[in-house]
Amino acid sequence: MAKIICYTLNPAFDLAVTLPALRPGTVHRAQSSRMDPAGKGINVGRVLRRLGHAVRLGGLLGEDNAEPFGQLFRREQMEDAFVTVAGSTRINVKLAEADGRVSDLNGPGLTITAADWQRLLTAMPEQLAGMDAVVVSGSLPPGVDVEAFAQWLVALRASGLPIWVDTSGPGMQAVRQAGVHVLKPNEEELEQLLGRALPDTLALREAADEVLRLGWADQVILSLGAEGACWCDGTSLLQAHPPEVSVQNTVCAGDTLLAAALHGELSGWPRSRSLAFATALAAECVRHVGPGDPDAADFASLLAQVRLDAPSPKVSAPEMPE
Ligand SMILES: O=P(O)(O)OC[C@H]1O[C@](O)(CO)[C@@H](O)[C@@H]1O
Repeated sequence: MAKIICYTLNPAFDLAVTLPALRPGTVHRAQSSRMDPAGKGINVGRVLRRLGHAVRLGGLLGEDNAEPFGQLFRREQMEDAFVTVAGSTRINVKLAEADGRVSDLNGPGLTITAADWQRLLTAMPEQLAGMDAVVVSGSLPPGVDVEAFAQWLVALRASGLPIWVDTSGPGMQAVRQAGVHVLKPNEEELEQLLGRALPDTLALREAADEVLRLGWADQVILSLGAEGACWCDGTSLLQAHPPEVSVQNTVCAGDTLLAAALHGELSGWPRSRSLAFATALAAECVRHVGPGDPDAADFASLLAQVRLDAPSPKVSAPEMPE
């Protein structure tokens, strides 16, 4: 069992709505709706906890509607190390259609003051004490700029702990400045990081390799949705293809993938085993609302159906113009 701190700077309540089909500009009758405390680092923490690890949750949480988060943390036995800030945590709406498509409406989040940020920085050394790994997941809330986030990533790296990051938008600019150990983008986030379109699998693989070459990450785990995931560590590239499942809700798939891959690394597994395990758990996740469940009755069967490509040697990135 390892000890992991999972940071979420911009948590959210997820309002998951199911409906037959989304028709913009019309009134919909939802088939179901539910609201759960969520946010990327919290979802990652829930999966790690189910996999038997000790989880500490850090970040910035609105004090006005914090209680459902507290209930979740107590129920799932995760340590609450959030810094609370004035106001209410945002609500993100997830509209899931019958064909498996999900439309996300993610709010900006609470505006963080300089004093809030300072409290997070002050709490950090104590929060990192005794940990084996750090996860930083999710978007930056208003008030936390690229510079502040980059400096924070540098400070986290200085702890000597492995830093696993999943972020987007301005957070990606900070990754370029600070560099991280493991970066888990999806296709769109990798495009944001490199500032160009990546139209096919080869372009994505080359881009992942370029991220390593530029020193922005030591490893990249690229989530490719229905195509599975790639793990690129600078010497080889592994790709896993998921089993076919009935897709109900893809919202937590990336968080599940990251958590399961980290579990494999912390368990000392060969990377191919970790990637297959993570791909299977992400496939389990998309069958329902919420993070993947490693105790699902058919999980062993899902895992057996994951297909791994033979490792390909390092992809050579295109020559940069002079
Ligand atoms: O921080 P972001 O990028 O807005 O993402 C937050 C969303 O991501 C999720 O954690 C799923 O990955 C949701 O629970 C949450 O609404």
